[in-house]
Amino acid sequence: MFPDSRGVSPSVMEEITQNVLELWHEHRIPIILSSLFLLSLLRIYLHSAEKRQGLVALPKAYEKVPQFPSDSADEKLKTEIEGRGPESPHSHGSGTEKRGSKQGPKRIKGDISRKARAGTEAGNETRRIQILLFYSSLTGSTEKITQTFTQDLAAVLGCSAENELGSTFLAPRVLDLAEVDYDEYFISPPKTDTEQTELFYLFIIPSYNIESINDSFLEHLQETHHDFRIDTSPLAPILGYSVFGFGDREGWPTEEEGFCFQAKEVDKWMAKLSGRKRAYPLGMGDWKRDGKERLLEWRTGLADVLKQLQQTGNLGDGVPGSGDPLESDDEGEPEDDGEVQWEEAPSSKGAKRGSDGIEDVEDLGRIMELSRADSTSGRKSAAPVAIDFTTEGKPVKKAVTVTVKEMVPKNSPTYTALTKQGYSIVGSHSGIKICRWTKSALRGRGSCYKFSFYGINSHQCMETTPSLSCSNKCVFCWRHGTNPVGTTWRWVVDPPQLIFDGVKENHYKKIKMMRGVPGVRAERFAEAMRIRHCALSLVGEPIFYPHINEFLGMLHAERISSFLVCNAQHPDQLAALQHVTQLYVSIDASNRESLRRIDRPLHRDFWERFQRCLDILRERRFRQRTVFRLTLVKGFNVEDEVEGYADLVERGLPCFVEVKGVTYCGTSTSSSAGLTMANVPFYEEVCDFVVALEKALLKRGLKYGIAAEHAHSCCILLASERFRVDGKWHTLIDYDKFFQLLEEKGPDGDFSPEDYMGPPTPEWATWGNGGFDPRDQRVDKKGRPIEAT
Ligand SMILES: Cc1cc2nc3c(=O)[nH]c(=O)nc-3n(C[C@H](O)[C@H](O)[C@H](O)COP(=O)(O)O)c2cc1C
Ligand code: SF4
Repeated sequence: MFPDSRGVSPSVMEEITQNVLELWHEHRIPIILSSLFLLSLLRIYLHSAEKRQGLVALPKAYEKVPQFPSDSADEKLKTEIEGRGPESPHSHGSGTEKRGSKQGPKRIKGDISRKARAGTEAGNETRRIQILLFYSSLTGSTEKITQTFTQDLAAVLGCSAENELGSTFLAPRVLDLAEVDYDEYFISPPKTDTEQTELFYLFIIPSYNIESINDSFLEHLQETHHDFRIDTSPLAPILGYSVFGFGDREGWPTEEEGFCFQAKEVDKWMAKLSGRKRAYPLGMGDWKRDGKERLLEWRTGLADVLKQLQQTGNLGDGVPGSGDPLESDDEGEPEDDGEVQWEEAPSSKGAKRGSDGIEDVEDLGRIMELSRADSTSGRKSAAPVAIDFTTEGKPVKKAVTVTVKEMVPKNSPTYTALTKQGYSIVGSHSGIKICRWTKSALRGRGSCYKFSFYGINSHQCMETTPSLSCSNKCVFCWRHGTNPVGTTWRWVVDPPQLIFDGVKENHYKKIKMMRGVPGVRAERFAEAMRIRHCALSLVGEPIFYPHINEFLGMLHAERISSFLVCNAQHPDQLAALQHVTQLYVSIDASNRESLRRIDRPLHRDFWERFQRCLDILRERRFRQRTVFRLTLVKGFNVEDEVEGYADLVERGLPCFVEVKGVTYCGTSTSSSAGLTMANVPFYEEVCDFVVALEKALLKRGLKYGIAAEHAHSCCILLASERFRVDGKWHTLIDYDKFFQLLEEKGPDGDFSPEDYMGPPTPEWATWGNGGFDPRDQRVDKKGRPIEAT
């Protein structure tokens, strides 16, 4: 054998090859597996690096799911977007973020480069809102006003035409409805220059009862909505819309007579086409009188909504797509319909006048501190005492200690039931709800009887109670049998400031939720953002709350009037009450037996308490504006009771007697008490009762007369002749004067109801004239206009 050219003999070579082959056969599986593993690692690394890049490319300020009418429209849009892609860096990628990821990786890369140029980290700045302002004008005034309005709005929003890339709001575009192609804007929203630009529609529309451009525009909106080939809400992708109307009250004094009727129509059809995206209520102005003022008010409210949109990407509560549009008076029957009986504390059971072991009222502060500490820690604590606020005579210490709990804890069935009924619970024992009259007034459909009798605007009225607990279980109570009851306050006591701030906050929140509700008027909405009256009458017993006077002081300091209703079961608290604007006592029956049957009081000495309250009212009649409130329930407290009620009036000598037919609320509480619709008196029956009562009072030499009525809510007002001046009733209140007196003389000051008596009761509200606010339109249950009586 000869060695090869490298000096290795063939036999050695053969041996090496043999060894390598043997090695391979022996270890090939681990080698293959290791290689595969390494390759996998490499692939995972490369893949993850690629994904990170993708995430950088898609930062989103907020998600918006587009709603496109149909697949074909979707396809069309997609084609349009892609078609624009290569032409310009701005249009390239337009719509990729909201209009689907189907566009492919190339489009995403285009997006990155543009964002990088904009120099943003979060990508927020690239989101833009384009306002399109449509108007019509026959004689030119709207056109002129629209130009100024647009400049002002742009200034308020900080729109900047020069620096469009940096601003959220692009300069508004003004479009004359006589010139635009409706198909371009009102079949689906037009495509925008960039994908982040979204549209907001505004309309300023004068009304014309002659043929005008408005008619063809409205026809187009209507046809689009009814076109079976198009989705019923093809404008749903816009961010929102709002309408303002100009009209002339000289020729068309009321809405029923045609004031701003075409703006109302545009508002209605836009609500349908946009899927109820009314961002701000319909504004209306009389071009000869208050047009500019109303427009400014509308612009201010609108700017707030737009700024919210800028910050949050949604329109706020109550508007579809962003919040819960539930109306708060949705009074469905609660699932838990049993009366929540709060465990009676040992101290309250059988608490007698002068019995041992009840803490002095002065110790309230200490209890409050303890309870506050307790509520913040969320623990139950052993409290020193229970206080009987309702027992007459001197309170005395009681040896038994009890546990201080929250009256309505968040996890309780009571809390669930009340919130389901539309209440907001503030702290642990206060409640707030928007009453149906507040909503009605916001929609121009009438205020409650307190507007007719006392000049209270329902849309500026807050209804609340600082105590959800009561010491009665009245058969007609609308609290659905879910509220706590008891004769003593033995719960955590929330500080008045917490309650005051909480109820206001929740009231405004509920008002704001009405923004998108059809029919809400911009003018009333703007007014409603200033609470002027507080009805302390919701449910429960307000004077049960140990700090009621401090709470009243807070209301008055903000010039909010106070109408306080109490159940005539707490004479001590009534005696300690400081000035309120109007003080009510519920007079639910004229004799002991009837009162027991209807109010189902918890106090054994309920009749004595009741009578003592009447005596206090009599003493106070020249210091407080006192009112008896009678709620008539047929079969319970009407028949043969006129004389008895006249006796009570003689005892209490209230300034006013309000007589109201019961409102049937159909709760389990009322039905278990045998209450049906048959117990609700007809208005004529209430009238007959009041006429008989007036006669009975005159028979006793008591100078009262029927002053006013509000047939709509089955309510009639008897007033003392003290409030008749020169043959005219003066049931209205001069609120400014009330606050002035209060500020001058203090909460215990010496001033009388006559000192803040208002101007004469309006003619339409006086007895025989029905009492419906002539500014508003009365509607039936389906919202159809009906003639005011
Ligand atoms: C012929 C005519 C008909 C009108 N019809 C109504 C109407 O039905 N309801 C209304 O509130 N205002 C009506 N107006 C008042 C206008 O809406 C109001 O003057 C408006 O400001 C006009 O705007 P313009 O100058 O932009 O056209 C009418 C005015 C005219 C001249
Ligand atoms: S007074 Fe009562 S009914 Fe009238 S608006 Fe106020 S809360 Fe509603």
